[in-house]
Amino acid sequence: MFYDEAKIYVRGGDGGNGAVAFRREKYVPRGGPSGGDGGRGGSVILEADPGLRTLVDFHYRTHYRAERGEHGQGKNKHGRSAPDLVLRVPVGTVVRDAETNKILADLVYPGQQVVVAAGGRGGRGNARFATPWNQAPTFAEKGEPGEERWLLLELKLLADVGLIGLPNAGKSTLLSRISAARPKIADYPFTTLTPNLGVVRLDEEHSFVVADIPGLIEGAHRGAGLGLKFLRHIERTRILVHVLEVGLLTKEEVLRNFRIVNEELSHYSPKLLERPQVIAANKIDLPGGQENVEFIKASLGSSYRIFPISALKGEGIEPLLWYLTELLASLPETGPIILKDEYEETSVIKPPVTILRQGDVFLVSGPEVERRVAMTDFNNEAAVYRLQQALKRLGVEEALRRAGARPGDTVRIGNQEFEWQE
Ligand SMILES: Nc1nc2c(ncn2[C@@H]2O[C@H](COP(=O)(O)OP(=O)(O)OP(=O)(O)O)[C@@H](O)[C@H]2O)c(=O)[nH]1
Ligand SMILES: [Mg+2]
Repeated sequence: MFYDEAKIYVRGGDGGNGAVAFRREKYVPRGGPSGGDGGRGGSVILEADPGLRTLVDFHYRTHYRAERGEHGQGKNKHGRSAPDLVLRVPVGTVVRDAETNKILADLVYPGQQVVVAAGGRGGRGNARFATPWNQAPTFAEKGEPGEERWLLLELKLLADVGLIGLPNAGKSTLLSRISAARPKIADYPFTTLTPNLGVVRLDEEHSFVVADIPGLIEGAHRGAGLGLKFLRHIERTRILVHVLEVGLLTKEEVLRNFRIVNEELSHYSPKLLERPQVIAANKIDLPGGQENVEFIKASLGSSYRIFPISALKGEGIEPLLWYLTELLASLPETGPIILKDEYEETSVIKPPVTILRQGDVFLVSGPEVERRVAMTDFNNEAAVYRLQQALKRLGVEEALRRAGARPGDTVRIGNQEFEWQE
């Protein structure tokens, strides 16, 4: 099942208590204080895992607690700190505090982590409180409690281009025509119920990722049809392709349909309206198609690029794809749009610079890499392909450097970690 939301409770482990104890030795009747410190509680950490596709696991289990630290003991024995509890989430998961709704982290890099509930510090034992004035303190600190909070997890897929349009417009047909994806296609509305991703490969150098989502209808912002929630999966895309049916419809209907979809987009987020939007006028093979194309060119052509296509017959597709490639390359920023507002409450841990070996190919990822090269999402064919190209071009050392690594950094190759020395 595809689940793209979850609400979970996380709690860090409490710190262990410090101990109150005194040395007992044979000929020393009153030894000094010897209570050890308590251990630190485990933290709950979320980690982006490229092997995961949905948040389904968090529907079966909603409560996660890290273990507590051990208490300190006599003879200055410190309690053991508890291990962290690492929960894996899909790449593209936005983490919010459920109470404040603030974004704590947007986990877009494989291996990226965020501490969502820190474990409590261990309490100090009485040995730490001895002073010349009080050589036998009879008190110790209690461990601090672990942090706790409710989190909202929301998966927002990573793609370059998002397909929007009314149900039945031919979005899935287009995706299956331009990529290896095989979404369900049928002659009734709401065939697509969960998003599909496909990789478009134009040639060795050019590829991009397309997201196909369920159709929108008038009133979707009030919950009509499947509502607007699937728009979250095109929030990170840089370009929208509006699949607009032109066959077997009147001019007025075509124009009205175009407006309805944009109206719904604006209800979701006005930002989506600012994205470059390209019109794929679809089903030109059907009666009325060509005439309607001329009509929308006249009425919308000054604001939008319009490509007449037949997704079914495969007509007019190439020019659209090349245009999208050029448009993507011309945009100032590349790669996924990262969502953030407040990061200060939690600590986001950047992934270590990672090189993964797949056969003879090395893949590099890291926070500072040109973003396009940064996504080592193995399920994301396009990202893998880009990395392969970049590595061929740059060589491993240069790629490491671009990934933000410095000599002396810890580097991972496959499962092994080592220090990078020049
Ligand atoms: N004649 C013709 N039919 C098409 C064309 N493109 C799609 N269709 C048909 O239109 C119907 C709907 O296609 P889909 O690709 O499922 O449409 P969709 O936009 O993904 O629909 P939802 O998933 O319901 O939002 C199917 O019967 C397709 O065969 C086209 O270019 N010409
Ligand atoms: Mg569909």
